[in-house]
Amino acid sequence: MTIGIATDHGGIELKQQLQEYLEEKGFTVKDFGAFAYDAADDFPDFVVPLARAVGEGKVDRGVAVCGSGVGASIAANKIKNVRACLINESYSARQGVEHDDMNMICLGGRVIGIELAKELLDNFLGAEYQNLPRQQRRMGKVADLER
Ligand SMILES: O=C(CO)[C@H](O)[C@H](O)[C@H](O)COP(=O)(O)O
Repeated sequence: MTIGIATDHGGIELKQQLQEYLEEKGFTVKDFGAFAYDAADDFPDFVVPLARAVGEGKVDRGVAVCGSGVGASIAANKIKNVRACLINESYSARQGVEHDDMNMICLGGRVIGIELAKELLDNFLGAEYQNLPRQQRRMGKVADLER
């Protein structure tokens, strides 16, 4: 599985740690930046290219970090085929994939620590969309909004 990862300056340290964690676990990680700390950078410049890659199927899932994770999720959800959510606890990290086909997780570099972030990624990446008829119906209604 190929995972895309991106951050602005609000999550540069967390992104670095998560990239190493994912590579240790055997994932291929594509880094969309930021590549160095710059307090004047802007999250859309990194999160949107990642979201486009997710939406176009160029990476399998996305991990976006910013200070709170809020800006990243707002920006990512503007992109077609992206279902991005700000996640701070494990139940939603898993259930968001199983029920809602979430394909991007957004994390707050100023909010959560590395151990919780790893646990959230384990749940997010270990989950599969269940694709049940009722879920297809609901996600079809969501997809209709993009037309
Ligand atoms: O957290 C964010 C929005 O939800 C942003 O991505 C930034 O990380 C944050 O706004 C940056 O704040 P700063 O005061 O400009 O460092």
